[in-house]
Amino acid sequence: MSEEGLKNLRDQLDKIDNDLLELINKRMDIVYQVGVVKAHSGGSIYRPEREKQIIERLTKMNEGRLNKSAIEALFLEIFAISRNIELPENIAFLGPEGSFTHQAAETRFGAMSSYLPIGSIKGVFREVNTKKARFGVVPIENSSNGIVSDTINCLTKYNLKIIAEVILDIHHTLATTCDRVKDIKRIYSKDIAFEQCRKFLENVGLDEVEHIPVESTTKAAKYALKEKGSAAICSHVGAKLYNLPILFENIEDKDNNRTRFFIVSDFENAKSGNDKTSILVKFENKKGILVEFLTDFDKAGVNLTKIKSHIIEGHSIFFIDFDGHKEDEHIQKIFDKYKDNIKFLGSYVKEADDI
Ligand SMILES: C=C(O[C@@H]1C=C(C(=O)O)C=C[C@H]1O)C(=O)O
Repeated sequence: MSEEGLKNLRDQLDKIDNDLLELINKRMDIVYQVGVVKAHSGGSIYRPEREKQIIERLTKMNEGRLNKSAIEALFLEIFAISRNIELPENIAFLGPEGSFTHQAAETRFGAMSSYLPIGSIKGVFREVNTKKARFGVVPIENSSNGIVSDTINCLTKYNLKIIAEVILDIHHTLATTCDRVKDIKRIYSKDIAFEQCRKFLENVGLDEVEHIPVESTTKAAKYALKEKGSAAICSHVGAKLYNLPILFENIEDKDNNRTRFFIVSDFENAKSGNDKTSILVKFENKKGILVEFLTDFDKAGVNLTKIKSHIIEGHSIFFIDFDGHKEDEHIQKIFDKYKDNIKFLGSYVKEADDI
């Protein structure tokens, strides 16, 4: 193509960008007005079910080159900026910066929000409970390591609601300043990350070197940068954060290593039409009650997607996910019958059946 042809195409792009900017600013003027209405009514800024509907509508009417993921990526960023224009809100997440939970938070709240890295899951709940942050992001389960007890314990204790789930593919890297594997004498990482990469470590002969568990994979990257002869198993962003060179990517043993995160806040979602509900159930050693309970779900035609038992302060409880919203009639009936046993944790847009 001639120079002139390229210039002509770029001129067309410039014109479109000008129009886009004008349109997006027009959208933000209306978003601002929505913010004013919500400020008067006390309504919540983040409405995941409304965002989901917008993306679904746009995907359906779309006739151009963009696919669903592209539409989603563009609009999730627009929504995040919109919410920031309505009211800038803090998001507390299980830190440190560069953690997988940080990545999960960024997929929902975009690059413009203000993030607070917090050192423990309990700390994240506390920040939201005391209104220092509007949202908290915590891991709930990993496909290799199961449920995260601290999150279940906090969901039991605090009266916050799950307002969204985020499912993230977890990839680990081996990052180090060493040029060769045989120069690596010790590896820093989080205990579960060592487990998730066991086969890889064996295959490259790093199963016998010293493995030092630390609080986070980001800390691991920090230590590995400082100490000669050491490496870190950490996330891509963690390595980047400390400019630590990556020697191997995607070193996890299973290629479907996924983590599910919850976003918690102090409000409840309206129905989206594609919802999941989470509850905790406690039965005081009454014989046969679990079977009766599950039979009632079955009779009501509710599809259970997860049931996990968990021990808390010596008592056995169940963490249960099922399809539907708290306000669905058939679910209301079960909630009424078992109101003394159920703690409602939240109804939210369903991202996947399971991880
Ligand atoms: C503008 C609103 O607030 C937020 C931003 C949205 C948007 O940018 O379209 C949609 C839902 C909310 O998370 C709204 O509730 O309509």
